[in-house]
Amino acid sequence: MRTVIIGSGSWGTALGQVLADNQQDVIVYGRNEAEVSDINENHHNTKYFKETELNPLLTATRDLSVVAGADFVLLAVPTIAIEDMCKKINEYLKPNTIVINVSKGFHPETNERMSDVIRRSISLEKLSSVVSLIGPSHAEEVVIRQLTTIDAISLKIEDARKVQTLFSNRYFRIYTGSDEIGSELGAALKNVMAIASGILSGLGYQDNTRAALITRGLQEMVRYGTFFGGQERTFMGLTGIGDLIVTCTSKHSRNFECGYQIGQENTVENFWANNTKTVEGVRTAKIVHRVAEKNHISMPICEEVYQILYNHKKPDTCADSLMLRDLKEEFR
Ligand SMILES: NC(=O)c1ccc[n+]([C@@H]2O[C@H](COP(=O)([O-])OP(=O)(O)OC[C@H]3O[C@@H](n4cnc5c(N)ncnc54)[C@H](O)[C@@H]3O)[C@@H](O)[C@H]2O)c1
Ligand SMILES: O=P(O)(O)OC[C@H](O)CO
Repeated sequence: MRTVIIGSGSWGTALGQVLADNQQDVIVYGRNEAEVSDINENHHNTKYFKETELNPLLTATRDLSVVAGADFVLLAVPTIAIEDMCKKINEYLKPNTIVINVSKGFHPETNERMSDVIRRSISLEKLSSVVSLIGPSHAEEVVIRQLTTIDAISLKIEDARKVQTLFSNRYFRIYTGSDEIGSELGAALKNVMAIASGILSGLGYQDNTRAALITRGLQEMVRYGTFFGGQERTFMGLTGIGDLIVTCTSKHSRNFECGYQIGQENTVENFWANNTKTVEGVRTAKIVHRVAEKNHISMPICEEVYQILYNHKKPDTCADSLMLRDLKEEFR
């Protein structure tokens, strides 16, 4: 069974190494010459992992036609690039390919979840199903083989099981599920909460505040996710509370880091001027604001993050906005 990973960034490389460790037939496609040659020639991906030695069985290419003949194609590019990438690979795919999504967020214009974007952009006969491989997992830790558990979620459960078998090993354990809506919404929304968590740390708030943020953030995720048909219990699992904890508390999280900078500087200006990293929660905050407003879903923490990012609200005024709002709203 052959797997092609699209994207030679941090997550594509780390997941490629999991498969190389499993002695699977795997290759990474990257558009970036430096990342591709670093993997092939030095067994490093220095830009993301500094000196970490990669499994020498992992190779990379800049030739997209490598997708031809793959049984599994894993898309490890940011959410904004998913539709375009699906359209590009479509001509090469063989019938019944399992496409694995690892991106956490929404289509920037249509607000669709990633599985819906992929199904819309790839020809029906070429797609067996979409499997979302998501959960609490920083690439920086997977690449050094820290024990990690994540979910393989698909509407076609036998495909989720195939992905589970492909990736599972002694340091990477995969659970399966079929609640695509709940899982993908949890994984997307936790990025906004991680920005909020970074902001509060940057402002100097400590553990009580983070516990409040994680707990109340989870309530918002459940409210939003169940409104769109996700199951409440999914949010108690790896793609909900699991991913929320790891992203709201980790120095590896780019969403947390983004928030931390904004909190410390008490302004969003420098972040907008200088950021070059993949910080999915920034776009997600905008989409959640748009969708929640339209559907009257109460999302107070997400709304503060949106106001800071897009309306230049001062971060140090947000605590009062949240803590002093009408208590009658708090029924649980
Ligand atoms: N890094 C992690 O720990 C991690 C863990 C779980 C999920 N994810 C998710 O994986 C997705 C990818 O993130 P990442 O962390 O690998 O990002 P990254 O910034 O480390 O790498 C992204 C890669 O995609 C490539 N890319 C960007 N735009 C592209 C385009 N338009 N066409 C082709 N290639 C393009 C870049 O060159 C780079 O190689 C995100 O949605 C992220 O939320 C990341
Ligand atoms: O670095 P972040 O904030 O994109 O988080 C990476 C993963 O989603 C953590 O599970």
